[in-house]
Amino acid sequence: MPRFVANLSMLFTEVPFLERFARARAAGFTAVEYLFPYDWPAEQLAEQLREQGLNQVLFNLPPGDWQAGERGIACLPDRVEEFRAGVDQGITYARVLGNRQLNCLAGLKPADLDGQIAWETLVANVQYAADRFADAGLTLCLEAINSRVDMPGFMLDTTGKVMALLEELDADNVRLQYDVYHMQIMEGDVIRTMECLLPWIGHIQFADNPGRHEPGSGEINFSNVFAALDRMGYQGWVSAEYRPSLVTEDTLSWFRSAN
Ligand SMILES: O=C(O)C(=O)[C@H](O)CO
Ligand SMILES: [Mg+2]
Repeated sequence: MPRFVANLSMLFTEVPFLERFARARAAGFTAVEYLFPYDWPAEQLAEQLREQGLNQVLFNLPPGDWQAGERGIACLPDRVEEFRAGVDQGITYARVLGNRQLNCLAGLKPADLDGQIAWETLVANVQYAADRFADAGLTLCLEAINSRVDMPGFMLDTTGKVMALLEELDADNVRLQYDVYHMQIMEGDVIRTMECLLPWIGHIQFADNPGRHEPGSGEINFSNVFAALDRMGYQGWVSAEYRPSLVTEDTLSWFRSAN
């Protein structure tokens, strides 16, 4: 079975953030990820990881003003300086937390921004981050996120767009972050897509659809998806990034049956 990760921004939200590490460990996870580490000193998070014997797998580069609705700034030409500062901040945190991969959110394209300018800005920013990450021994992930339900206007909303971006780069440390939930909405055909794109996939996340809840709550056959990942030889992490419809521990039957 795949190596599973608990996403602490979505799972175990019954308790305050710093208590979620222990809850994840008690439930049997050996690895965690979450949206952003920047509200806490890196050392404080590293201490949680150490105490609980957990691996940090991934977090996102700073996204701009998340509370105000921003979902990344990589496509915004007037925010390049801020993007570059965020790359530094991400590298600094990763050095302390030990993760080898960070996700870069492409951002929402403002209606009045020319599409070509947004694309060129995105490519240049990703190239910059990839170069900095290469020096630090890190991999940059680019997630395709659905623009139909959760993030209208998100720049990278299909695997095809992420692959087109990868083709424009001169870098071998950039990978696709494949989120089964988002791609079920945008594309379907998830097993075959992951099989075709396997060499470019750096990280996988999942939730059932509709609703973005736990496996078994919707239309996706997760035992088949997980078995297919094993069959195709996927070596990376697979993260539970869903909103539990019950207390988190009561939504983990998919995890228990895989262990
Ligand atoms: O929303 C998702 O699926 C993510 O993985 C991002 O980290 C945050 O939007
Ligand atoms: Mg995701």
